[in-house]
Amino acid sequence: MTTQQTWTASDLPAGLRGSLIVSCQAPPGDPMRDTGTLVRLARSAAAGGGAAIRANEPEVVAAVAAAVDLPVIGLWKDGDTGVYITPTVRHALAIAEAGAAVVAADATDRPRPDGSTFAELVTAVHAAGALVMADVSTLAEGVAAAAQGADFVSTTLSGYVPGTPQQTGPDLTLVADLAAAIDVPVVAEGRINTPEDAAAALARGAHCVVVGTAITAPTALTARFVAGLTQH
Ligand SMILES: CC(=O)N[C@H](C=O)[C@@H](O)[C@H](O)[C@H](O)COP(=O)(O)O
Repeated sequence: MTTQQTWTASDLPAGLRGSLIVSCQAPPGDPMRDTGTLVRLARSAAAGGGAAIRANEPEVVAAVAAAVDLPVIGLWKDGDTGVYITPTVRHALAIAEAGAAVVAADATDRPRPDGSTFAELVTAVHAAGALVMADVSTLAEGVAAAAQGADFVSTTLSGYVPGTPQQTGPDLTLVADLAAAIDVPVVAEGRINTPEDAAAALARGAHCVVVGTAITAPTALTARFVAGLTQH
């Protein structure tokens, strides 16, 4: 099913204010890692009131964009260490070409494998007609990403880069610090485990929230329950 888009890139940031973005991803080897399955997850997220879908890899981005009348925040994970979320300009342009309204990319201060700067990635994605979500791990990275033209700054990588706080819940301190420091919409993402976590993120200044595991990852959720039982 192909649907007609009811949003445009220019009105997207305002349209996402206060909303829930559902990340529909599955790690390598997971039974859910199947394009049709991920599209069904995205349709469920839409039916439940999600305002946008975050999705990984060109094939899935294209399939979700065709099936669901919500903007897609696309990324392309390549590897799982260092800079792996949309690491190069080539990855970013492929995700824009696949139909993402927003391209999410690593905006940490680590060197990118193609030697590009984050600013160059932003310029290329904007020229392709999409917006950019900067996935950061610190306040300084978020401030730099905003200055380099990011349309959203997300706390995605806090807790996943050495030296950043390791916690079981979201990094609400980073959310609040970013919201106070930049005019670009701040996205709370990473370990938002409950509706209360999501509401707390908005209260701390987040423009919108991304939830993945707590909604779309039955393997990880099952493992959490199993681990809980062993503590009995
Ligand atoms: C660190 C990293 O690679 N994060 C990825 C980014 O797309 C995804 O694996 C996360 O599921 C996503 O950020 C949502 O977070 P959570 O699943 O905790 O709600």
